[in-house]
Amino acid sequence: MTQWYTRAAAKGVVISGQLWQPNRLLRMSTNCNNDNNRDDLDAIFKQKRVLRTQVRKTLKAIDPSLRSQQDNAIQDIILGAPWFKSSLRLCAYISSSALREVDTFKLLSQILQPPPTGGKKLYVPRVEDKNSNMRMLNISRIDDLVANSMNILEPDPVDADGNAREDVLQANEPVDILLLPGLAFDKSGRRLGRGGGYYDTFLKNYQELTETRNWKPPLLVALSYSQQILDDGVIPVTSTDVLVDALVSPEGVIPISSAAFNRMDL
Ligand SMILES: Nc1nc2c(c(=O)[nH]1)N(C=O)[C@@H](CNc1ccc(C(=O)N[C@@H](CCC(=O)O)C(=O)O)cc1)CN2
Ligand SMILES: Nc1ncnc2c1ncn2[C@@H]1O[C@H](COP(=O)(O)OP(=O)(O)OP(=O)(O)O)[C@@H](O)[C@H]1O
Repeated sequence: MTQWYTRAAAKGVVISGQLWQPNRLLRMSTNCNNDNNRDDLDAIFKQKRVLRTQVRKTLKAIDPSLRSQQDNAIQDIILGAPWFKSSLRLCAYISSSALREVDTFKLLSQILQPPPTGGKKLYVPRVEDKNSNMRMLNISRIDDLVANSMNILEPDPVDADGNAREDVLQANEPVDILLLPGLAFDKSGRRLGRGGGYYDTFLKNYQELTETRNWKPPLLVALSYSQQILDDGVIPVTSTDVLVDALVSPEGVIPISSAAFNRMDL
């Protein structure tokens, strides 16, 4: 299978002092390790690194009180949304303030409340190794989390009773929603991650599971400060980058896919 990727939006975009001309198409095989595409891929990964540095700078420059207002606005939008209220099982990230990620603690604490306020089943990331392997494990308390080597809170593989935590890839029921972190997004669903490939790899595996089981795919909802939403064409993508269904920013929900329009009641 072959896919086509535009290198830039309608207007030329200057990244790293180089003009990415509009309407130039980059032909890529879905096999990213194909020798013929190595140079193209290296160029894309370089552009991603440059963009990550720029976005990290932008995030650092946001006034902490304005960031905290955005954190509250984003979480309140989600907490009040029918698609969130009706969800039974979710995957969510444990936000890191050092990484200036949109806060998720208000969401997590509500999800973990007993019913009717909460009562949802929650799975959170645990990095297993440096080869892009991340599992989503079930937790029932915030206290189930411990800081890893990157100073991000994550669950131990076993709970306090010594029982293995349920891995969402082994679960018998599908998750309804995945709340995703990221460095930058656009209104076409492109997402720039932190470069580990953890989410893209996990999302690919979860997509395969939903297809095998004939489950409805979960809504992929990314949480984004206003400053992280970039113009279309600025975020470089490869064939392994998974598009999100919707963004939630302080301005509201931005539905992108038809699944988002159908399921988010907008
Ligand atoms: N809260 C949260 N949990 C997550 C992720 C995430 O992005 N956010 N991940 C998503 O993959 C996985 C962990 N991957 C990570 C990848 C990089 C960094 C990090 O600290 N990056 C630094 C730069 C480090 C460097 O360049 O050497 C940074 O982005 O500033 C953290 C987590 C799983 N858990
Ligand atoms: N489905 C996949 N299977 C194997 N490797 C993958 C997959 N998806 C991405 N990768 C690899 O992970 C590495 C990082 O990819 P990329 O820079 O796109 O990560 P990212 O999208 O920023 O990170 P993340 O997905 O963790 O948010 C690349 O080497 C990429 O080839």
